[in-house]
Amino acid sequence: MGEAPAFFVDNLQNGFSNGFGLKSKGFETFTDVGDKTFVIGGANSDSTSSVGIQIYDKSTGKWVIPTVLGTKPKTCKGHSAILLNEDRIMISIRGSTPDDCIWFLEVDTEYVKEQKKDFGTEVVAWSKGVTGEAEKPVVISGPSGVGKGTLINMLMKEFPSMFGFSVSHTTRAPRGMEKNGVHYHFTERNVMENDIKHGKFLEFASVHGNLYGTSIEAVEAVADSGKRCILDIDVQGARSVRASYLDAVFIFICPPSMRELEERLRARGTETEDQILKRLRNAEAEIEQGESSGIFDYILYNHNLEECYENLMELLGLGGSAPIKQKPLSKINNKMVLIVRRKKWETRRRT
Ligand SMILES: Nc1ncnc2c1ncn2[C@@H]1O[C@H](COP(=O)(O)OP(=O)(O)OP(=O)(O)O)[C@@H](O)[C@H]1O
Ligand SMILES: Nc1nc2c(ncn2[C@@H]2O[C@H](COP(=O)(O)O)[C@@H](O)[C@H]2O)c(=O)[nH]1
Repeated sequence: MGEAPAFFVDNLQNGFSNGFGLKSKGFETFTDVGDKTFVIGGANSDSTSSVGIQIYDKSTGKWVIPTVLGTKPKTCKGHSAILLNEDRIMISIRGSTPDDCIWFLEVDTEYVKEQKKDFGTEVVAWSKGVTGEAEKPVVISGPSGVGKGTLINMLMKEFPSMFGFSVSHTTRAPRGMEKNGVHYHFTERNVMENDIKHGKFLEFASVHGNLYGTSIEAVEAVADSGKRCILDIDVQGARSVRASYLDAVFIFICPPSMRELEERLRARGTETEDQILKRLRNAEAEIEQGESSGIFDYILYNHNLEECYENLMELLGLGGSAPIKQKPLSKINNKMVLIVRRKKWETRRRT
């Protein structure tokens, strides 16, 4: 935990002038982060309000209203604020229930810095604190056809009360058996682009010619159900989540060979020839990044499905045959990475 806020005010009376020339509405906290003071709060006369945010920039002497991302606490009758790691403010809401009392406002995290560039404004991002023994979300990436969906389905079937799937949005057309709201939220590009602009997505990427993204709501819906969230997203998405506030476990699924990947994609029979070729072309770069970008905590080789599933269960602390600690660890980009069943990678360049 970092230091306490430089200036803490709570229970201010309506109309109190706080030295910033700001007309206080009460119940505000003032937290200094570098040159900026983040003013959080502002209650109405009935002493409940949504939690507003204003930033006082000491270097310019100006007030800024930031773009606010994420879901914020609904009402607040008073709160305390503590600065953590110089980049996020922990908010404890007074009079709230135990599972709704801790929130985080990211003010200078990598995620917020990225968003500032995109929005061209000051940006802050809310996230709800998870209390208790809730386990980290699981991000699963890998090239199209490697078996991510198959492995996730096996996991969800065997442990239905433990895992919840983060239902992504996509602009691609549904496949035969796919249901809207279950496999994906199928959406129009302009609608999704507008939602992205309004900060509704934790991450998004253009994948194989379509737009895909994880909405903040999708992840929160799983967290609210008390389950461990599983995200099936591409490598670009995994990179964005790494840079976000979401503290997750990152697993990359690798195929045994390009030939096997191609066979799986063809056997699935869900894509046209052109789409298969596009997915295979993209797979080579994805595998390269999956193996060497340092994004992933674990790399699993899906040669034999049952074996890969067992290794996945082990990683997630669900038992299995051999303890994961006895498996070989390699160092990639200064991070220890568990590599299960590494084979010499066979690349087959396409002309
Ligand atoms: N170890 C394996 N051996 C043989 N076939 C497999 C194996 N794992 C998965 N498959 C098969 O490969 C095909 C592709 O698997 P799946 O749809 O799960 O891939 P995916 O990674 O989710 O692809 P996408 O990213 O396009 O959604 C499926 O038909 C599946 O049954
Ligand atoms: N960045 C994101 N990638 C996503 C998301 N949901 C799915 N995906 C990835 O897209 C490809 C193709 O999926 P398909 O269903 O069309 O075969 C695959 O690699 C998925 O992992 C998302 O929300 N964000």
